[in-house]
Amino acid sequence: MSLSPQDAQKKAAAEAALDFLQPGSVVGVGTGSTVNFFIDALAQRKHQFEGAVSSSQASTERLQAHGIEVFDLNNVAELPVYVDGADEINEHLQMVKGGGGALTREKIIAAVADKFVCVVDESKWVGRLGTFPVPVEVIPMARSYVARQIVKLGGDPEWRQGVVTDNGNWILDVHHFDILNAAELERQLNQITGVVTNGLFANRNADVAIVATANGTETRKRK
Ligand SMILES: O=C[C@H](O)[C@H](O)[C@H](O)COP(=O)(O)O
Repeated sequence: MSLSPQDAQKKAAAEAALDFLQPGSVVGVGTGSTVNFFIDALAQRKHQFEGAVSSSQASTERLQAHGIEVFDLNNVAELPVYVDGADEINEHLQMVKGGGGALTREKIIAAVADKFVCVVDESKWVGRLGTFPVPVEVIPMARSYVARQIVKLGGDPEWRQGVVTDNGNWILDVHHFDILNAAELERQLNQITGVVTNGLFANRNADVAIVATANGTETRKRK
């Protein structure tokens, strides 16, 4: 079956990330349709590394279906590389993530990893973050309170109804944020009681972005 042009770019970016793997180590694995291509590519190299830590139940199942061992992050002392996609990424390699609801575990693994390699097709590369709504994971009983606080910050929250995260929580997707300082907004959102975390990855941004375009893949560093 032939891939759509966008899926072909996702696959190209994901496969290029294999060059960043450290032989013999554990690799951090994100979540989403781009990462699924990475997991499938990883399966061809599974004897070259020890195993993976995973940011979601969905990625864990896909890794295990390929016979790749998935470790508990608590039992992993060193994580040289984390590979994940993004919903948006800018020239500072700050991202919006969490379109698939996996933001909290993704942020935890990103915090542990030495190097965050973000794999995206060119549609994800933006001048300014915020066209894609910013996901916020909330403790269910705090949903309305958190939504009211987000309105005070200038956002327009929408409950992602019917979605429960791997952590048993809910998601608010925040539209219309005017994001001038992503790192500050990330901190402000995290200070609201009841917020678990939010999908701005500005304080822990990526170290490298692999961006697939119609003309091939490019490796971009932070500006
Ligand atoms: O929760 C999901 C993750 O943050 C994904 O990495 C992000 O949504 C990008 O996913 P995709 O590769 O499917 O566009």
